[in-house]
Amino acid sequence: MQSSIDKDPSGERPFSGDMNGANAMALGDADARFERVRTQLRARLGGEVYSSWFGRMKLAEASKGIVRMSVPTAFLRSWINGHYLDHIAELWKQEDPDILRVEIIVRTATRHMRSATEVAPAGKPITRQAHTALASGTLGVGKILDRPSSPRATNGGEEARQSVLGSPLDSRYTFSSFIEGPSNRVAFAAARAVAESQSSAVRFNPLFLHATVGLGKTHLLQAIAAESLKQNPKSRVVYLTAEYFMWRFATAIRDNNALTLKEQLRDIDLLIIDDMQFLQGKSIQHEFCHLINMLLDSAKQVVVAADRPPSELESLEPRVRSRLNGGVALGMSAPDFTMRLEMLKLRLANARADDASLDISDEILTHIAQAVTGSGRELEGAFNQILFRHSFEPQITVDRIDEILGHIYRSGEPKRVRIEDIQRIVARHYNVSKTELLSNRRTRTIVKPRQVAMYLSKIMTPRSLPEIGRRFGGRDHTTVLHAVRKIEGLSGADNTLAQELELLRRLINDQA
Ligand SMILES: Nc1ncnc2c1ncn2[C@@H]1O[C@H](COP(=O)(O)OP(=O)(O)OP(=O)(O)O)[C@@H](O)[C@H]1O
Repeated sequence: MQSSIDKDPSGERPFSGDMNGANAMALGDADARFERVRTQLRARLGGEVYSSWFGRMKLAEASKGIVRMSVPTAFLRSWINGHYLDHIAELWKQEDPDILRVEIIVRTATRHMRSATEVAPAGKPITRQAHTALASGTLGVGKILDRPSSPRATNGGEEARQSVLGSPLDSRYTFSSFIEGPSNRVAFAAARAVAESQSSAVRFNPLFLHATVGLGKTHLLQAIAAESLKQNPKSRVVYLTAEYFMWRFATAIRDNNALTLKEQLRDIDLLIIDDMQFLQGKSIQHEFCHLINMLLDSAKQVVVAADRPPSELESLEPRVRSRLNGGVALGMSAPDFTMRLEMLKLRLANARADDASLDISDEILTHIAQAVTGSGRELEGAFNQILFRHSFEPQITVDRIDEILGHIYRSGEPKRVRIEDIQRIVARHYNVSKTELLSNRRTRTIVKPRQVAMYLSKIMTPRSLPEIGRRFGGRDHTTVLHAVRKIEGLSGADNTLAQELELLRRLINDQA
């Protein structure tokens, strides 16, 4: 069968970069694998679903552990990312365990994207053009897969090969899409330095970043992971939330697998832990302390983020705190007006990459940047609301903006509902433990509270689906989406559930 890449009308080169490099898949190989992946997808999903979503999918690139498939529209990309990326990643991983990342890209944008990244010298700030293209998500939502990079990991056999140590990265979170300014300049510089000098001298170790909510900690941590992998695709980078770390250990201990997990973690080059404030439990903290001691002793980089500096993390054991204090702790604060305006401009440029007709004036952006003075997340929320309104009110005025965003202005520091409070209150209401809520158990008594908690997290907090998934034991965003839809559907037909949800909302709001 002739390869779809040979027929690609976009004229993309089918394979990028070093076709002769050790990591490049041979042309015929990749082609045959892509065909097998497609055949299996069709078998799993049925011919009708397959042809609706995948009929026009083509293999665009397969090299350096990355597989990129292209589709003709942004909508198709986002639908596939939201619903099928896990399936596709799993099938590719079966074909080749060395694959690190599977991405869906939009065909027309690809050439621009690739040239933009290729011209950027390693380690230098990249062009504005690349900035926009990267942040617009033209790379698609990627799926980072565990890679058996060392003999130790593969010696563990099939199970070690298949395990996924880290949480998936959000491809929008890069250094180039991060707006730097007085409130985060030092943290940003340290993050870049760590990502770029990972293999050589380790200067900031551990690097500890702290800031209150929505100020870009996760963004920066994931940018470190992405940049390190870009600079050295062979390096073994693991990004985890503290809760996911706890869950992995708890599960491994339960399944008598703790040794294997420790062996796998020992092999990594860069460990990144987000939301450190949620690391709980004496034995887990003991394991964590042991792990970072070992990594630091072997000059491996550790990066940690939390909502406060190490000395204020009272739930942590003194020795963990002291180990975290032993490196560099850097805070970030709220963005100033110039940074806020730049963030909005970048978001508009990204949105315009999908819809070139989008036209929101500088006057409106300036007005939002003056009025919404909180975190990057609030700004993102405000921008998304304006974007949504703009689709049916193209001539939107500044007065109208005030009406739409009034609740954000009025609330000043908006009442903040935390996912942890939702989990706690829902767990208590249904008489299950929080650990059970985050576990993999699938009994009805646990699944319902878990889905309710995910649903409430989506409607009561500004968190994205991947963020919610991370806080629910490292689940994928499609699982969260499924839970949200399920509870939405059920509550429409089941009055008791609707009342239960209303009660929980009130309880949670009272505690916020
Ligand atoms: N300096 C920045 N430049 C660009 N985007 C930013 C910046 N700061 C925050 N954002 C954006 O704001 C949103 C929230 O940021 P992020 O999730 O990284 O915050 P956080 O500090 O991890 O919050 P939390 O503690 O609540 O998890 C993201 O969409 C992020 O891209």
